[in-house]
Amino acid sequence: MRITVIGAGAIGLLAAAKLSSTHEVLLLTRTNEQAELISSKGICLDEETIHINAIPLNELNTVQSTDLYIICTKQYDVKSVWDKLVSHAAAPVLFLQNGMAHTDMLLSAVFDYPIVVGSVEQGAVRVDQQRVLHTGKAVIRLANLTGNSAEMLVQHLHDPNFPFIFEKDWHRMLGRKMIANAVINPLTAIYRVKNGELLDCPAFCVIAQKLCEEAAEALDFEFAEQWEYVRRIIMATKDNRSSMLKDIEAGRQTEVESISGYVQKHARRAVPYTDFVYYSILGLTRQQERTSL
Ligand SMILES: NC(=O)C1=CN([C@@H]2O[C@H](COP(=O)(O)OP(=O)(O)OC[C@H]3O[C@@H](n4cnc5c(N)ncnc54)[C@H](OP(=O)(O)O)[C@@H]3O)[C@@H](O)[C@H]2O)C=CC1
Ligand SMILES: CC(C)(CO)C(=O)C(=O)O
Repeated sequence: MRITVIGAGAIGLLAAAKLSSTHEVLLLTRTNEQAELISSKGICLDEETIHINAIPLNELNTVQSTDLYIICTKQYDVKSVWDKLVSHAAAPVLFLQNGMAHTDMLLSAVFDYPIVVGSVEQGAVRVDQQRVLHTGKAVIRLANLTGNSAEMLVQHLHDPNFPFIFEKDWHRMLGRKMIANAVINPLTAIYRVKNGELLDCPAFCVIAQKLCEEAAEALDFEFAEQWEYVRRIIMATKDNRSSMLKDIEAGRQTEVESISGYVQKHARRAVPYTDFVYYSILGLTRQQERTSL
């Protein structure tokens, strides 16, 4: 397949490098500098160098034809990329974000190509503009948001070294991961602890359960089953510092809007614990921005 990957961060570099072993991949970056660097030096994935063509997104009009677009930006950059892509795309578009705010945006828009959403269980860390570490080897799950392309895409993209799995229900697939993020990410960022501490400390665990209860109810998930899933994720990632904790510490914007913000938006009752963590993360982001001035 001819695949256009948009966003050359951790997941974009990983996906472009892995998929290029069997597909023709073009990588669209935010800046000219990164595109030039990748086109001349390639992507360094762990110890391996992979040659990839890259151009900046503002040259999207020069992309002749592609069989699939994959959007690998953070949630808060999806809209600006989508605004550029929406009138240009003539092929399925796959979104690989945590959180669910993009689904509301996409379901209210009008266009005539299929939208596929993905849940990334792989782990990757970008070292610099062209180097990435594959830190967690797992799978990417795909489901149809609109249209019917996901199953066919899984068949084309799946590789034992970079596996894809088809899921029938996009809301279940994204929802269960998002609920885990709605519990783990803000709490670890506020308390400044590793994921495992949320189960090790009984007091933190009480708050984690309250957040899980609110999010599960907002999304119509069964609490006990969802809490078991959240516990499994916490145990499997007990030594991790969550992405939100890292973002807060680095003074970067977080994805709280598309995680806790999505729970708030879809709740049919008051969600006081979610409100508390949502506003706490916004406050911490602002505080961090001010101290880094
Ligand atoms: N990393 C991981 O292990 C995992 C990540 N995810 C999810 O995957 C998504 C991507 O995460 P991740 O790769 O870590 O994030 P990164 O911040 O590493 O990468 C995002 C990339 O998007 C680029 N970008 C932003 N705006 C544009 C634009 N207008 N045009 C082109 N490129 C743009 C950024 O460019 P620039 O650097 O120039 O600003 C950056 O390279 C997130 O939703 C995250 O939650 C899910 C599971 C695991
Ligand atoms: C699963 C978890 C919580 C792992 O740290 C994650 O997805 C994140 O940090 O964003």
